[in-house]
Amino acid sequence: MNIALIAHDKKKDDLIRFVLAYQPIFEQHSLFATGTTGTRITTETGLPVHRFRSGPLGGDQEIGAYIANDKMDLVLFFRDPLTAQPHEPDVSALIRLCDVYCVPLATNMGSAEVLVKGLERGDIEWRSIINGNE
Ligand SMILES: O=C(CO)COP(=O)(O)O
Repeated sequence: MNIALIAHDKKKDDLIRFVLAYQPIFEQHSLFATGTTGTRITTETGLPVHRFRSGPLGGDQEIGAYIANDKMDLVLFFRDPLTAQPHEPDVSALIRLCDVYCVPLATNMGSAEVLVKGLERGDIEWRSIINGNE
């Protein structure tokens, strides 16, 4: 499965801890991330990550393009709801595309935990039928 990992600045520490906690699961999948998030994941967990541009510089939109082309199977986006983002329209567009294409999306650690456990159990295997991936 192709998994997008994204975190706003104040949530990046949480995302790193989350990826470390579930590293054995993430190791079995292809990881994608916005620029700064991806750099931190690679540096602090050693996992390979395909990095897009930084979120404010178009990274959210690049991930949105993957979603629109059925190339993203799961999105874990640790949003910061208490800080205004200069690229808020991009954030909204990414979330909207997840809804358009029925891509499982978590916007906080609580829901991310449920999705990752579902991923491990095979609950998201139906995505393989859509995109032909294994
Ligand atoms: O801003 C972001 C998502 O909207 C995240 O971008 P970075 O990973 O480059 O900080």
